[in-house]
Amino acid sequence: MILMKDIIREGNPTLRATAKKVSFPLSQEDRDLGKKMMKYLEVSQDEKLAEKYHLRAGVGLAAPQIDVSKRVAAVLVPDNDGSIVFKDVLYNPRILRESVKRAALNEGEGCLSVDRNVAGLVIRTDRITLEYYDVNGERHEIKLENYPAIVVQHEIDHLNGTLFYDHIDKESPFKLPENTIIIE
Ligand SMILES: CNC(=O)c1cccc(C)c1Nc1nc(N2CCN(c3ccccc3Cl)CC2)nc(N2CSC[C@H]2C(=O)NC)n1
Ligand code: NI
Repeated sequence: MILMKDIIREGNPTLRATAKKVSFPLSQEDRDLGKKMMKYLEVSQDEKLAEKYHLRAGVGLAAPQIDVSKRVAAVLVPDNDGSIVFKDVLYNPRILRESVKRAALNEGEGCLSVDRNVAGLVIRTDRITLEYYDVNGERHEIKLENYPAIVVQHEIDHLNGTLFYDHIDKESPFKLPENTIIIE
């Protein structure tokens, strides 16, 4: 089971590397990788279990964050009534289209690999068309918007060695650019 000690932090070069694509059919190792990343998210979102295992809660986790430089990311986005908005392990995810409209989480972003609060609006695309392959090698092409779109962009950033605060305007971190909406 992945624990916080397995999650690499800022300064580890793997976080700034470009991760490699996986090939299909997936090796058992790559299947297991996706499974244990999703398991981390599920456990981290369960208050009792998160406390028991001292896990920081997350809705996304990318393989480079556990020092595996492969293009794999797990995403588990619940909505506030506990049902699931989006859940899947993304293999070789790729953003095919981005809306002109931008979006940012009102409260900024957190990252399991960043042990500090970096305040500021993380300006992202509001709507994306995402291509990815699932554990069975099936191709998916889906549209996401708002929170799930933000999360997927954050995780794909990890595959390209980008961290959320790279998108914060240093001079005026809370400036809201035009055609940018705030997501509560
Ligand atoms: C600096 N201000 C902030 O962090 C911040 C501050 C307030 C609100 C938000 C919304 C913020 N922002 C933010 N909050 C989250 N969580 C909210 C709590 N939640 C969660 C917590 C407990 C149980 C179940 C769950 Cl679900 C887990 C996820 N997650 C991300 N990100 C950025 S995209 C990838 C994603 C990620 O998983 N990061 C580890 N950002
Ligand atoms: Ni992150």
